[in-house]
Amino acid sequence: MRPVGSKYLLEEPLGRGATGTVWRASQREAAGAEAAVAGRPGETVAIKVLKEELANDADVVMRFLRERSVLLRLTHPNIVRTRDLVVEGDLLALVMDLIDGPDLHRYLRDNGPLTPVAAALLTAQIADALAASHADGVVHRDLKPANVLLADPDGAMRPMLTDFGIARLADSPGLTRTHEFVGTPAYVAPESAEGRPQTSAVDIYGAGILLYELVTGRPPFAGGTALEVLHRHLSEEPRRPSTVPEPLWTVIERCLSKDPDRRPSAENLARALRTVAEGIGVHASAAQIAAADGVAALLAPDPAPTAVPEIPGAADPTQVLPSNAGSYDPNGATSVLPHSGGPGAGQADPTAVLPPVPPRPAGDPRPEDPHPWQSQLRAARDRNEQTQVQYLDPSEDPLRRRPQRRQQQPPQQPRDRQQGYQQPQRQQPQQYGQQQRPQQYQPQPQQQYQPPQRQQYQPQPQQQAYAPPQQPQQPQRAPREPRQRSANPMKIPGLGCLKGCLFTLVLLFVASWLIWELTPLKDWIGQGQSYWHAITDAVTTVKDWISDLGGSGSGG
Ligand SMILES: Nc1ncnc2c1ncn2[C@@H]1O[C@H](COP(=O)(O)OP(=O)(O)OP(=O)(O)O)[C@@H](O)[C@H]1O
Repeated sequence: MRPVGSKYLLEEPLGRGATGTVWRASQREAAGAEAAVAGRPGETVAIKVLKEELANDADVVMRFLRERSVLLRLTHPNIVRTRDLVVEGDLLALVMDLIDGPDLHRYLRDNGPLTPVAAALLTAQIADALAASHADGVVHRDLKPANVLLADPDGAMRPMLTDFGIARLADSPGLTRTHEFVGTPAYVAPESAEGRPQTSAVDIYGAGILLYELVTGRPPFAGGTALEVLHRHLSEEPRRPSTVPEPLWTVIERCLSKDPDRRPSAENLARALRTVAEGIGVHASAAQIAAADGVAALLAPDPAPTAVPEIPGAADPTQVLPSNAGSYDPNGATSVLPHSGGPGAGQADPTAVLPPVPPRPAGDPRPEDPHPWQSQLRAARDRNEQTQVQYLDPSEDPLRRRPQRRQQQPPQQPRDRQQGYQQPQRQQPQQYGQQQRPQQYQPQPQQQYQPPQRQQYQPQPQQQAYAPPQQPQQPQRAPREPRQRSANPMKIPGLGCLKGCLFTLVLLFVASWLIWELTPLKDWIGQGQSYWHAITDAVTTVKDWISDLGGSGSGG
């Protein structure tokens, strides 16, 4: 059993999702005033321990603390209550009420689709929860059956919406820049899929998909790769299954409208669904049937939908390639999509999974702008550009450059965290001065995609950043000339040996010619003398010549 903070003890894992692991846990002692629910020692709770990469991201930690009050004050009979938030070292955890029941995804898998009436009533309760959270300025953004837990307090199944704010926490620029984007393709609204501004209408779209799935057993846009599913959200109209009554279909269709402004508010959705449930039941009166038939009139849109605050640099699903692109499971957990700009080692080729460019909805980005899908395709192509062989100046050769040691900076604690109610026990591995973060992050708008410059080596900005600013600059050593090993740049095997042989032959030829011309060899050969005879003759001649010289000297 592992302690979480000083107040909780993890007992056993209940399940694992894309953003963390949920544990059954027990309360050791009552929580402090900062918790929404103090709790009693021995009480059982559920604790979602967020993934390490979320907990290690300074943006996530800061948002976690900033939105603490919003998450803790969200209370509704159909929302799983968040009791406490724990920040301890590099651990982030949400303490929730333990719901003793399956989630809706598992329930559907085990029991099959619901009747239209049951589906309408269950979704009406979810719409109630959404209406409450939207009124509080909170948009869920990851509505799906797996995030609806089914409490069964008195035999009546009560849906409880969970994971509020988690999608937003995970939507961190720091995280998405280097790693992943969190979202669920089968439930993503078209405006989210296109990277357009989002409002609370994305939750209504999610509710429409969920309602469709409750009555049919599967979401309307599923199958194929994750990108194909996103494409279908943008371009395809759902078709009415024969089992869905007309008034219920009217509601589903309006929720799944591509235009967020046509979707009803959560409050109107709840009212409309209850009207439909009454009108399509077997005991419905004529008035109830008539009301259900006129349900379209109840589906007025929200005049002031809650806006999802834009996070600069947060991942855009059209700019990402799903890690599971080749084997997308519509019923799986929240898909984690790696960012296209990040290290793409080991990823599938996106050009292999991209569907054709979908028709552009009227009034959307200007026609001259490249469509997000096209930008993605181009980025993928640029990534696959051929390697070019070229001369590299030795001073720019990263392999020759001397390594620069990164200067250790004294560890800093973020202000938010220091002010938090749980003092960190361990130091964060990351450095995240609050002043530096916004400057370090460079959002990359998709429309201004710059193909990578491959012709010139760009000095790595990271290495510049590592240079300690205060220390005197070491004199830069002049770049060494590349060593000339040979005048001939071509390296022909055996060329050296061949040159040696040729040189020896020339020497031999010259020496033979000199001997032939400067010695009486040719006379001797002409007279037919033997070699030794000729030598003896020559020696005798020389001796006679010397004695002649000596004689004439003494005589004279
Ligand atoms: N408050 C809770 N009480 C009891 N069980 C819970 C609670 N919250 C979550 N669970 C269970 O824990 C499991 C994991 O939940 P989690 O929310 O992490 O996963 P998910 O919603 O399936 O995935 P994702 O992170 O993709 O949304 C689920 O099976 C869910 O039923």
